[in-house]
Amino acid sequence: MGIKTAWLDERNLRFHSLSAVLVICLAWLLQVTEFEWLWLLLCIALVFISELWNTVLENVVDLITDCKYNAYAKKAKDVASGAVFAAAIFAVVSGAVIFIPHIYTLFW
Ligand SMILES: Nc1ncnc2c1ncn2[C@@H]1O[C@H](COP(=O)(O)OP(=O)(O)OP(=O)(O)O)[C@@H](O)[C@H]1O
Repeated sequence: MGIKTAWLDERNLRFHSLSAVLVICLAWLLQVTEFEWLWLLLCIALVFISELWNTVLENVVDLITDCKYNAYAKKAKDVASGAVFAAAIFAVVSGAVIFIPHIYTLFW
């Protein structure tokens, strides 16, 4: 299956999957609301899907260029990894907005 292939080949995908597991554990421990669960799951899906599309693009570019230097290949790969980065930043900010108030009420 494609997801298994990407999981085995892509270190970043494994890192994001581990982060997703940690986020789910933290959400469960802090007993976030139903709406917050949906938002967190949306963020996880967004990062995961953008990482899969990044992998698709990397492989297609390598196929076309035969791994030889090409300025368009560089641009395409850089923009695709920029999309993953943007999704990850969105997820981190969303996580902070959701988790910080829960952690605050836990200690104060
Ligand atoms: N054919 C190419 N021509 C020019 N530059 C390239 C080419 N292939 C890769 N690059 C440059 O090298 C960088 C790393 O490319 P690579 O294919 O190794 O991705 P990666 O490090 O596996 O990315 P990720 O960590 O997201 O999986 C790209 O972002 C791009 O700037």
